Amino acid sequence: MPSIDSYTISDGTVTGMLDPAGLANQNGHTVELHEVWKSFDGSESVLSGVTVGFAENAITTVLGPSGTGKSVLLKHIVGLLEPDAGTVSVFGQNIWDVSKQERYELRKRFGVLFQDGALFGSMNLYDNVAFPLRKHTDKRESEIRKIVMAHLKEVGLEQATDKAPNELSGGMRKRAGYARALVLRPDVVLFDEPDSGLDPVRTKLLCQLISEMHREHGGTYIVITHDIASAHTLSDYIGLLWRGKLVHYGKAEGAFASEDPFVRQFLSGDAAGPLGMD
Ligand SMILES: Nc1ncnc2c1ncn2[C@@H]1O[C@H](COP(=O)(O)OP(=O)(O)OP(=O)(O)O)[C@@H](O)[C@H]1O
Repeated sequence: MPSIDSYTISDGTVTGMLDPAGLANQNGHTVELHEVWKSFDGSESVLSGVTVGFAENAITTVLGPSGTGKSVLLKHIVGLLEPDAGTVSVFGQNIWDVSKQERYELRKRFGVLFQDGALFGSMNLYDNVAFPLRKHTDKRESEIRKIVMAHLKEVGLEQATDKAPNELSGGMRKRAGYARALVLRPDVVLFDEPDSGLDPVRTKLLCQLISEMHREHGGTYIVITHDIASAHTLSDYIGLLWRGKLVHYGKAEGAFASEDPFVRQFLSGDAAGPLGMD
């Protein structure tokens, strides 16, 4: 199969892609979605046939306007939502074709950074980051300590081990959530709007940290955001989700240089163009 760098769907026309399913089936990606459909309570579809194979060992940013289904997409990838139709495969397995226990085991290979870091309020920072190691491994406390402190150091929080989550700033909570997401050495890391609630400087610093740590640790990173500046800093690949469809997927340089009016409007944030309020 020829290599496919990117595709764009504008006005129902697909450009730059020979086989709409090809991108997902190209190399047997770690995370693949094929024709995923989802609606809630019989209302209009939130996801309308999303097909994508996320680039391996790269950071893909999925951008899209508010309410377009980005978080719903992420919840499908991590197995928190089941598609009405279509398949979600991770590590080559359809996650809804396996037992609950197997799905649980697959999930352990994911790290997820939720919007607020999703820290346990009753535990200090150290115990929050140690939690996945204590729950999912039989490592000794001395070994756990080494891993936790190494990760807290990487995110610049080694001095804050005793703090409770409510004593941390929003940026610190996100960095702590990121450290916790990495301690089990996940193959896939998912980020739900890592930039939400942060000022532009802290957003930039967090994005730089994510890029540096990705260079260090590798893995398939999928970042959900509507912040174009974050996408600029982070992305190797960009997906654009609009009206429940992934209307563009390709290398970041190509997306930012694209002449396609839809992609251009999206990435420049222009009010004028084919995208409307809906
Ligand atoms: N559990 C649910 N039940 C019913 N509707 C839902 C549910 N989850 C999401 N939706 C609906 O799906 C649509 C997409 O929501 P989603 O949170 O994925 O948007 P988003 O693109 O992540 O938006 P934002 O950028 O504002 O976070 C919204 O209309 C939302 O109300």
